[in-house]
Amino acid sequence: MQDEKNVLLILDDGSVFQGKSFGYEKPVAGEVVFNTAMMGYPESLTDPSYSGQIMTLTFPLVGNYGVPSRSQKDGLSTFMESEKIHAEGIIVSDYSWEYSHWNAVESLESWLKDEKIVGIYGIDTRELTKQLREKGSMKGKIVFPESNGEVKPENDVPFVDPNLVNQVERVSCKEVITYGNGKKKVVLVDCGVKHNIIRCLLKRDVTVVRVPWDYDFNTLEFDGLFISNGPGDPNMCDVTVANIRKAMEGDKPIFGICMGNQLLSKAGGAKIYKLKYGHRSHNQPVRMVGTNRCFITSQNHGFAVDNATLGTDWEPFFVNMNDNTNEGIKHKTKPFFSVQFHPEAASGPTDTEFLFDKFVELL
Ligand SMILES: NC(=O)CC[C@H](N)C(=O)O
Repeated sequence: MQDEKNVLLILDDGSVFQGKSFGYEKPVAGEVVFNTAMMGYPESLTDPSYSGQIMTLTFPLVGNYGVPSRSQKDGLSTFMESEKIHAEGIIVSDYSWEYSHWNAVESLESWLKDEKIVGIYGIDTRELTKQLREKGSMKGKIVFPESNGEVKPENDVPFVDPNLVNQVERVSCKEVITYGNGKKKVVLVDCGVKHNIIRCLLKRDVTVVRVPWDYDFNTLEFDGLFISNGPGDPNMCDVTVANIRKAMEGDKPIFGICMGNQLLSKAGGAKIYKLKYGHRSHNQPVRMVGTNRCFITSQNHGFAVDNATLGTDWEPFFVNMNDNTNEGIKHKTKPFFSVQFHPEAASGPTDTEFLFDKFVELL
């Protein structure tokens, strides 16, 4: 708190925001996105789907409940969504230098510094979010100026578009990992899986075999296939799509979440497009198609499935009630389905966790 440095957040369109640093001090670039959830910064920062992105939190006061332990048990984080922070940086309006929570073991500041992740505060996040909503998610960078405002080359970085890099390859596991010893075996294709997805499956008496994103899982014996969430552009994952397409020749149940929805849709012939500024929050309303049942869901995605391009064997499963975009698909005759939102929550509402029951019942 004593010697926090001045920072500049510069967007690709030339806008500049001035703030202060409270995390690690290094220049960083990425896609600037906003999340309107009121809490959940430990889970969001460790969600691998934020790889390549600088996360703006619209809730104005951040850090007041600290950060839980980074401990792990049986290969899974106890409280986090992966082993480390994946977001490139975090932007907040007001940082709370004090924290208090039964589960907190350190401050957000000390965690960011330890993991060498940039955190900035004092930014008008309301104005920043307005700009991102009007112009769309944008490339941006956080740089450290001298007292005269000049930025030395060593404190600057070029803009980068993380969607041009295979982010899934960066975050996926590198070898096969098995969890639990439940009755049924699920192969989980790890495009950047959140640990709560694995916890939700293990809770239902399933053995989870987690495989890398490009692993030829059709060579394995399994009862069901799960395709995880993950960062970046789904069009980078053609290998995974080809493997899913092969699995679709059979009848074993398939369930996908977020990136999993996009990859299953692609395997079924649909097209994916980029949303203007995405859905990142805890209160996205979705309707189950063919019913009046609505659910409040946790979401974090920038791309979406184009409903108009769904193959004839497929139909929309859920739609977003704010903008009518696709929130899931299901096969008309086979036990294949996926959702764009996060039924595993962590953080966010658990209203749609029943989808894990549905999948495990089908196994
Ligand atoms: N959470 C996710 O799986 C996100 C999927 C994809 N990277 C998107 O932004 O749309």
